[in-house]
Amino acid sequence: MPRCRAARAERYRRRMRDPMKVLVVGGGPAGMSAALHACELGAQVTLLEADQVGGTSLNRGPAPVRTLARAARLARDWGSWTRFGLEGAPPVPNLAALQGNAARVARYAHERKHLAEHLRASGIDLVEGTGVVRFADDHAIQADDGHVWTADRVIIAVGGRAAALPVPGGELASTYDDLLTLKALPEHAVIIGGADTGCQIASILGDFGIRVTVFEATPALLASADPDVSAGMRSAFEARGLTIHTGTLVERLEKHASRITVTYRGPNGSDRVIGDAVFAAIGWPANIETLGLERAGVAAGRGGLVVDEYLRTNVEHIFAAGDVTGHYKLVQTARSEGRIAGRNAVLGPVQRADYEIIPTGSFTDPEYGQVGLTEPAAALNGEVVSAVARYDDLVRPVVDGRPDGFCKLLVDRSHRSVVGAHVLGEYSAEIVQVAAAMMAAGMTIEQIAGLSYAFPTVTEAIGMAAQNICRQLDLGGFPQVWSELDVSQEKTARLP
Ligand SMILES: Cc1cc2nc3c(=O)[nH]c(=O)nc-3n(C[C@H](O)[C@H](O)[C@H](O)COP(=O)(O)OP(=O)(O)OC[C@H]3O[C@@H](n4cnc5c(N)ncnc54)[C@H](O)[C@@H]3O)c2cc1C
Ligand SMILES: NC(=O)c1ccc[n+]([C@@H]2O[C@H](COP(=O)([O-])OP(=O)(O)OC[C@H]3O[C@@H](n4cnc5c(N)ncnc54)[C@H](O)[C@@H]3O)[C@@H](O)[C@H]2O)c1
Repeated sequence: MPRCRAARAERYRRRMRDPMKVLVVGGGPAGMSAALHACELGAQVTLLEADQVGGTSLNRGPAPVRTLARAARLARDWGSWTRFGLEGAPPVPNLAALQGNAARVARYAHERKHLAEHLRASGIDLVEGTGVVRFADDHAIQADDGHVWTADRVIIAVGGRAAALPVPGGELASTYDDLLTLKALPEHAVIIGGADTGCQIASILGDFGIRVTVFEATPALLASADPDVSAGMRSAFEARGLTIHTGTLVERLEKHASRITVTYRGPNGSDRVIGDAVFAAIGWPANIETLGLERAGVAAGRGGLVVDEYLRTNVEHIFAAGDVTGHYKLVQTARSEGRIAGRNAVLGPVQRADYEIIPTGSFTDPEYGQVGLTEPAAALNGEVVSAVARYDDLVRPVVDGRPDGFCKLLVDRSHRSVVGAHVLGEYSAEIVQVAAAMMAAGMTIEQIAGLSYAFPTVTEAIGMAAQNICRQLDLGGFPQVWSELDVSQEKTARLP
């Protein structure tokens, strides 16, 4: 056996004889992934979860909220029935049934996938319902009932929570979580914060026919998205009758009988609106205040726990993964950080966290998705060529009755590789996932342009945008599409 393989085998045997003890705190996607990987590498792993494994992702956030969003879309689709030659009364939302279905999906991972049993069968000592645990010292974690667990390595994966609204009356605001327990649908909902969560709540309530007003502090909705997606989302929301105030800060909330008065200051000064429910979606701070970090000497910054590229905190045997690091607050990054932290905790610093290709997608109406850089960010790195394929140039979105949307590709001129893809419209997350695979494979734009795309699909938009870029780069052989030929006077002004 070659010498390094023999040494590896010996290290493995040693780990098996005297396994390293690893404590993982938090059982969301980051903690579960960290625990499974550390266990796979031979560590003796204990996973402590305050409540129930699954975390925000399965129990409260994406899974149940997207289920509500799906119901909202079904209600929305009624609006296009007549175009398809269908007749019937509009669907009436039954709030209790909607919430019951969202709860069913939240339970699915537990009842059908047997999440806890799976972790235990993998060899993990899973302790659920610990309540909020904290450091006793840098090798020990304790619960309120006095129980103490010790370990050689600790991985913190406690996630985050919806930020409280820091204005007078802020406690009157609900959060995304309250959608699942509302007693009645409001007539007028006010949403504070116009990023991913705020737009998701606004979109669901808007699709149920509720009057919606959104306040966002920065000049744009979805401020971190590509500017074309931000602008397109605003136009689409406004076209559906939602009222959007950007560059506007909410200053106070006051309760008057069953309604809430919202005082805000925007570009035109101060004003007020009255809502029946107010939802705050103004950020997602890490759950670190109650961790007793000072007893372990672990440093935190504004965004969460401070970690190096190996996901180590300033205390070498304490790692962190997922939302608690404040890097990207997404399930996919939580999972990959968990895997890397689990690996590095057991093997030492062998793998760096890598954030180069992270596809993300929303479930708003319209959906949006992104991978790689936005156009302004890409332009800082070199010369970029961009092209937009409009959904109404494709057959599938027209067949589906959802022809508003676009796919924008950004390509580095010198390497001819994709540096970003941005989609607004149906199936956007699925499309950016394909673009992400192309980026990971290092495909050139002419290879992407020359691929066969199943017909009729929305993913054909990638090929269409790629062909446009090839024409701009004089790579030849790709004819123009009808909207580029400009034979029609009819323009859809909303799209870039
Ligand atoms: C409404 C909404 C929609 C979202 N939609 C998407 C989406 O579509 N796609 C996407 O990628 N991401 C989405 N996210 C983000 C995603 O949910 C998070 O990024 C992801 O859950 C982070 O995983 P995590 O393991 O770091 O934390 P979490 O999933 O929050 O898990 C942390 C766990 O730690 C436990 N815990 C906390 N403190 C302690 C303690 N002191 N002791 C013991 N246990 C503790 C908690 O009970 C929890 O189970 C959404 C979030 C929200 C709110
Ligand atoms: N992929 C998805 O579908 C999805 C969905 C929900 C959340 N998430 C993730 O969860 C994390 C949290 O998202 P989020 O949207 O809850 O928070 P966020 O921090 O991303 O955005 C908060 C928004 O609220 C605005 N804001 C803050 N204070 C305000 C005030 N007083 N008045 C008006 N506006 C104010 C901010 O300018 C910002 O745009 C994000 O990282 C996001 O990626 C993802």
